[in-house]
Order: sequence, then C-alpha cells, then structure tokens
Amino acid sequence: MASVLELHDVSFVRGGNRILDQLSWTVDEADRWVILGPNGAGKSTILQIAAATAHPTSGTAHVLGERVGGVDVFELRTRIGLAATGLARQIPATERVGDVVLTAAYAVTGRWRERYESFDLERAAEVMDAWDLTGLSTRTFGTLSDGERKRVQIARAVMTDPELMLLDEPAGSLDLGARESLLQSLEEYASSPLAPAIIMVTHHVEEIPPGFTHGMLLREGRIVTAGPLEDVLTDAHLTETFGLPLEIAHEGGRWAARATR
Ligand SMILES: Nc1ncnc2c1ncn2[C@@H]1O[C@H](COP(=O)(O)OP(=O)(O)OP(=O)(O)O)[C@@H](O)[C@H]1O
Repeated sequence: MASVLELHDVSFVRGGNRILDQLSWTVDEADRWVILGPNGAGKSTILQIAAATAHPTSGTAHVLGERVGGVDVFELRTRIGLAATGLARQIPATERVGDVVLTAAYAVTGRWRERYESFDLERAAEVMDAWDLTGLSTRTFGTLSDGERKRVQIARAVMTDPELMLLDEPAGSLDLGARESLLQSLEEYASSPLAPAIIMVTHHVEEIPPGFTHGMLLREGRIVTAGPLEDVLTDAHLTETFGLPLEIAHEGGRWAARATR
C-alpha cells in the first residue's frame, strides 16, 4: 500500500517553543486518521506540515511522495484538500456558494472567469449535491450559518479531487443537529473506496465519524500513541493524553468520553 504521508523524526520549533518533538508517522492511502489532543498539543501544526504550508525545523516530511521543502509546493498543494477555519476567512462574504465550490477547480477564491468547462460545472453540481448544498448555491457565503460554512469548505476541498484530505475541526462549534448531519456526510465520504486518505483534527471523540480507521493521541508535541482506533482509544491512553481520569465508550460505531468519578 502506498503511503501518502511520511514524517521521520520531525521537530518544529517556533519562537523558542518545540511545538513538535521528533515525530515519526506514516499514513497510507486507505487510512482515515483522527488526531486528538489538548489545546496547544500541536495538532494544527501537523496538518500544516501535511498541507506543505509549513516545513519541519528538523527531520523529513514526505507528502504524496514529495519531500516538503524540496519541491515546488504550489504544484504539491493542488493535490491536497484542506478545510480549515483560517482558509474560510479568505473567502469573500459576497461570493455565491456555487462559485466558492466551483472556483476550487482553479485554486482561486472570488469568481474570475466568465466561462468554465462543462466538466467543472457538472463536478461542482455533483459535489454540492453530495454535501447538501444545492439549495444554497445562490446564497452568498457571508449569509451562511457556521454549519453551512463548514460544509461549503469541505465541498470546496472535495471539488479538486485531492489525493490527501485534511480536515481541521470540521465539526467544531456546530450545534447537535448540524454536527450529526455533517458526521453522516463525512461517514459516507470516508466509506467510498474512491475517497482519498483523510486526516482529521478534532477535540472530541464524539466527533469521530464511523468508518475512521486510525487515531493519533498527541500531547505537548509528542505522540502518546498512534495506530488502529480500537487500540488507541482506551481509558488509559486518553487519561495520559488529557491529564485527568477519563473513560471511553464505543457503541454503534461512535465514541463517547467522560471524566471518571
Ligand atoms: N509562531 C509561533 N510561535 C510560538 N509558538 C507558536 C507559534 N505557532 C504556534 N505556536 C504554539 O504551538 C503550540 C501548538 O499549536 P497548534 O495550533 O499546532 O496546537 P493545536 O493542538 O492545534 O491547538 P488547539 O487545539 O488549541 O487548536 C501552541 O502552544 C501554540 O501557542
């Protein structure tokens, strides 16, 4: 099986802080990973390296077979789908939802072409349908709820047909209904054999979609444990990662955690 991401002894230092500390990790093309850990553990920094938007201070990172720092990153980034809150801020509030998704095919925000290929229009319609956005296509991005914006960001990332999909807290700040509905869409997406490798960062085990295969627990820039989800998500591992006694339950494909009394 081909690996889409390979980190070898990766450290990342900023402002004198060792944010990632000698991390080694491999993601294969059929994997669906979730990264969990407390605030400040370094989760988003790992995604930035996987997205080739940050380079390790030491160690090596290969993404889709290319060494980060050693290739034309613009070409590499076109092969990676990234849905993160920071990127949503770059989307003009006045842009129509249909255009936000469509323009991903050209890696721009703000519609700038008068004519698109019919292939792109068809693909955009298909993606909007899969992510329940068809009814919102003429609305402007600025008028959407948080849940709708998250869907648009993911649809935009899916539109480019990436070889690696990176999701930074896709269910963060959503209400119960929006979260559950997004998790269903993510479950469906992740279950397709045509879907790319996925790495999702989240704060809550309740936000892990059924069908995700692997997990990494991160604390203070170091991997506590990483591997198949069932091996990783144990009371002892979560307790060590979050620094208080926790217990975890697994039912119907979903996870739930709480502090023990
Ligand atoms: N440029 C920087 N200079 C100094 N420290 C930084 C810099 N960028 C990030 N950090 C620190 O690195 C640590 C890891 O940040 P990161 O955003 O990767 O964590 P995270 O696990 O995603 O956190 P959260 O769950 O809060 O989003 C944090 O303590 C952050 O303050």
